[in-house]
Order: sequence, then structure tokens, then C-alpha cells
Amino acid sequence: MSTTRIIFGFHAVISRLRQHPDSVREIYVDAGRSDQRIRSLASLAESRQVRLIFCEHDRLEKMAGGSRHHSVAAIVDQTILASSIDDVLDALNGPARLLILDGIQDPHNLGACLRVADAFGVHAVIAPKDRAVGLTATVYQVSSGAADTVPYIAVTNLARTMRQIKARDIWIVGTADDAEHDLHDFSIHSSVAWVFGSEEKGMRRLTRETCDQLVRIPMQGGVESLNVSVSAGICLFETFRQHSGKINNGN
Ligand SMILES: C[S@@+](CC[C@H](N)C(=O)[O-])C[C@H]1O[C@@H](n2cnc3c(N)ncnc32)[C@H](O)[C@@H]1O
Repeated sequence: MSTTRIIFGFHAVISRLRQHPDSVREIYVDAGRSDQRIRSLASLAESRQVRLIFCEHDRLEKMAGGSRHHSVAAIVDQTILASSIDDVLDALNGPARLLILDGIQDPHNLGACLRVADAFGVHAVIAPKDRAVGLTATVYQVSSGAADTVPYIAVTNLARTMRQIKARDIWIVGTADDAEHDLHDFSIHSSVAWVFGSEEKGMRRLTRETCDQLVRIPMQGGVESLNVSVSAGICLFETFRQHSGKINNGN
């Protein structure tokens, strides 16, 4: 028997319908809405043969349990995009791009990290099973569908997983505002795993020590550090920029 979960919001529900229509059991829509957005969703659901149920606003509120639902929810089967890092790496036929998140607590940050991971072609997001938020309904919603496109792999021992990644010739770059190397002067390896720390404490000591190199994003103002998803966006954009430059220059 497969486990189900509830996802909320137009982006999350539409993305799930497009990526994994067979996993969508039913969709709930606020009966008070009949605008164009709802009509497009209804026609997409019909084309994928998924039942759309118009219900009272209160029912959606209860289903959402405090999350913002934007008048739409869906009951879906849990999808597992990949169960191990080896699954992901074995399926690649080019350089790897990975994102390692060491203990993100805030679902908004994890959702935003998944979103930038999707935008910049990350092959998997890896995080510890314990002391990290995991794929909650809010993460799904904030990720705007990226939780359905980027494999999220929760591991028991992050440092051990990092060593496995290194053994596959992937360069591991940790990020910290006190790192010696500056992102400006940093040539990013073709296969790279970026590591980001938690909101409050940054990377744990062992995680930091297991990195091949540490890099900082230069900042000008008075704040000590950037938000983790903003940092991930900057580093992944820079990776994308350098790697596409290499392709364009024929290197
Ligand atoms: C909010 S910061 C953590 C701040 C925490 N107080 C610390 O001591 O690291 C969350 C994560 O974003 C990344 N980050 C934030 N600012 C950065 C910067 N200027 N350069 C590199 N990474 C940064 C790091 O991965 C950091 O662990």
C-alpha cells in the first residue's frame, strides 16, 4: 500500500499533475472560485483523468492545517524520485551537480533551495534524516513544484555520504561567510557538490572538515551572512554561468 500526502497551491498541484499524473488521487478546489486559473486546472485534471472536487473553504483550511493553500489541495501518492545517491549518479552521463544541505530547519528555506536547485539543473538535494525539516506540505508549496522534479535524498550519516560522493570524483565545496576563498576567484569543477549550513549554526564541524574546499560569497553591507537559499541561488548560478561559458568557449 502506498503512502499518501496532501500538497497545496496551484504551482505544486499543477507541477505534480504534469510530472506524475498517476500519483494524483484527487484534487480539492474552493467552491467559491470559478476564475480562469481554476478552469485551466480543471481542464488539466480532466485531461489526466483526475477527479476534481469542489468543496467548502473550511474544508481546505482544515486540510491545510495552517499552510497557505491558495484554494487548491491534492491528495497524492508519495513519489520517490531516487532512493540513493548511487541511483542518481549511476544514471548520469555528464558532470554531476549536487546540493548538500546540512540541517535546514525552515520549510520555506528548503522549498526555496529546491526551487533554485531545479532552476540550475541540480541532480539531487541531499540532507540528513535527523535534525532537518524534510519534505513537508509547506516545502512542497514553496518549492513551486521542484519537490517533484529534484530528487531529495535523506541520509543517516551525512559525512559518510560526502565521502561516498568524493569517491566518485565529485569536488565538495562548503560555503561559509568566514571561508578563505572568494567565489569571485573560484574556478568551479565540472562535477561539484555544494554544501550549505543551517540557518542558525551553519555547517557542522564534521561536515565542514569533510569538504574539499570552503568558499565565501563576498558581501558589502553590515549583515553577517546571507539566507541559505539566497546563498544556494548565487553559487548555483555561478556554477551554471561558468559551466555554460566553458561549453560556449569549447573548453
Ligand atoms: C544563515 S547562514 C548561517 C549563519 C550561521 N550563523 C553561521 O555561523 O554560519 C546559512 C548558510 O548560508 C550560507 N551562507 C550565508 N552567507 C554566506 C556567505 N557570505 N558566503 C558563503 N556562504 C554563506 C552558508 O552555507 C551558511 O551555513
